[in-house]
Amino acid sequence: MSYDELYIKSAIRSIADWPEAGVIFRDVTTLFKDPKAMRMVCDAFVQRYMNQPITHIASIDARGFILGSVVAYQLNLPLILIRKKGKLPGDTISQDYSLEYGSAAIEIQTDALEPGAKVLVFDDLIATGGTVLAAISLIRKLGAEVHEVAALIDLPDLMGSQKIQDSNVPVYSLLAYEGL
Ligand SMILES: O=P(O)(O)OC[C@H]1O[C@H](OP(=O)(O)OP(=O)(O)O)[C@H](O)[C@@H]1O
Ligand SMILES: Nc1ncnc2[nH]cnc12
Repeated sequence: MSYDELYIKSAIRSIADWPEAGVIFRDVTTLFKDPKAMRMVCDAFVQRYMNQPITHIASIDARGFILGSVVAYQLNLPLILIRKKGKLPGDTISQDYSLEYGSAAIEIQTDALEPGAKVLVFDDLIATGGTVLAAISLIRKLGAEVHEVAALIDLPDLMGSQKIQDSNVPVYSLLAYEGL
């Protein structure tokens, strides 16, 4: 099934100089408020992944949770949460990273995945790729394999999707914004 790229883009608001000067923030809250756009996006991902050998969906805190959970539900797959530091109870491993506007650390529970799991990583947006690369590192440390990274938006000029592909992980995004 195809999706209407222009319609989806029209549902995403762009805000200049937020959260800091020079960043054009791609605000998906307006997409989440638009059921037609949200359905188009989720259906496109479900269509792509319905017959692929994926065992788990790993979604990234916080915007990645929203799309990842819908797709996991539709595909009847287990949902794994990769969270900002200090939010997950029990045994965790942690990875520091930097992103387009700062630095942070994310964590995964050590019992979230078994060796051999084939994981689809889900986030809303790839900019520098720092966040997704940190998630890939955590998943690999647990002995699992990253099947692909899925994102609604890619900002290719920031080279994140290229860096992810250079680490031998395919990337699939529905939209790209040229420039920042
Ligand atoms: O490719 P990068 O340069 O790493 O940037 C992309 C990340 O930045 C945003 O998350 P943010 O940390 O702002 O968190 P949020 O989802 O909680 O808003 C976005 O949701 C991605 O996870
Ligand atoms: N330009 C941007 N818009 C929204 N989320 C982002 N995360 C990193 N860069 C971003």
